[in-house]
Amino acid sequence: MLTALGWDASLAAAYASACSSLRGGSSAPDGVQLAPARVARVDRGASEVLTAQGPLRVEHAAAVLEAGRIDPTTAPCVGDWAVVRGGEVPRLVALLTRRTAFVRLGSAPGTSAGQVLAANVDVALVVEPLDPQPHPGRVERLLALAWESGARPLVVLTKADLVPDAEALRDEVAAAAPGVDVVLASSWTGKGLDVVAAYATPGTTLALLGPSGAGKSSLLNALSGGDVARTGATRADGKGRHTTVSRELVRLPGGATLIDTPGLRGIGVVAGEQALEQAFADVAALARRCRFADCGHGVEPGCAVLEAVEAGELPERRLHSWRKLEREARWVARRQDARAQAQERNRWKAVHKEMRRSGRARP
Ligand SMILES: Nc1nc2c(ncn2[C@@H]2O[C@H](COP(=O)(O)OP(=O)(O)OP(=O)(O)O)[C@@H](O)[C@H]2O)c(=O)[nH]1
Ligand SMILES: [Zn+2]
Repeated sequence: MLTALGWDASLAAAYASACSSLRGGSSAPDGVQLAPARVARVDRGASEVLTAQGPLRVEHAAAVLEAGRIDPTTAPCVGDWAVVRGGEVPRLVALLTRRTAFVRLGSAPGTSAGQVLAANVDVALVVEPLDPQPHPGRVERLLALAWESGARPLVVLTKADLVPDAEALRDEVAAAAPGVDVVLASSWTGKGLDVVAAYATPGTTLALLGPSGAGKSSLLNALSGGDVARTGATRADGKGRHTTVSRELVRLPGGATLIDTPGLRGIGVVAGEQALEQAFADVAALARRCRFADCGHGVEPGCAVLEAVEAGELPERRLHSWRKLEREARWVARRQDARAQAQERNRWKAVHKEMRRSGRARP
């Protein structure tokens, strides 16, 4: 059961070391039962997790809550692997290090450090509808986010049954997705679902990204054979009642796991420079051939990027899209710098205050 959720030897090792440090502390003395679990859904201060024994509702331990208050990115999120402690009220006592993460940054300067929307995603399904028409710019943005998270992207063009020129549209989108498979799919006819299923190997975690109406729910249903187990866990308060919750992490029949969480659906995360290098690998390769290393691809002579646009090899739209995302990335980097500096200042303020305090206290 845990293996189907993606459990493997390296997670087992991380789990073992987390357990020994918990036992070293007071969180779980010998004899108290600890178990690994995967977070399927988070409610304020509690989670529904999947354990080897099945679903379980757990409260977040005080230390987990406190860490989340100081740094929201450490708060449990769907997809996390966790250590849970048994007992009358089962608790989530620690998280294992994330392999990948979709992080939403604080939306305004001075706000908190952000929030993790989904963790440990291996494959990001960028879902874009062919009807009314696909937007390459939107696909580019989501691809950048996927690369940023550490997951491998796959573009799924849905509603292929509705358009006569699906192949041509696919080529257009593929030009915006270097190094990424772009598959024509229909949840109605089943077209392309085999390609998606080939990515959904046992133990793999997939996630759905894409705008409202793109066909994400339909795709999820088609992949799961319309048989998504969304029944909830037995309540931890002992009432034994089955609550029906909409679980955001579901198991697919082939042995993969799929994350579909509202936060990811309408994602407004900004990608960093490195992710943009991947999402715009073709533009980056051209830019390396410009005559000047610091070419702004505007008015400089010998600009390989502009030459490619003029030759019709690079869509101008794609150059604009790249510029826009680059500007955003720089803006975020500056803001993070400012935030880091502010934190450093606060840290020193605290140190000085402490020095003054202990100075006064001295006889
Ligand atoms: N013809 C056709 N219609 C589809 C297909 N997939 C989805 N639809 C329709 O497109 C509409 C939106 O599909 P959903 O699966 O609800 O889209 P979603 O991405 O989950 O949308 P949100 O829940 O708003 O994020 C629905 O009316 C579906 O019936 C498809 O492959 N072919
Ligand atoms: Zn240039």
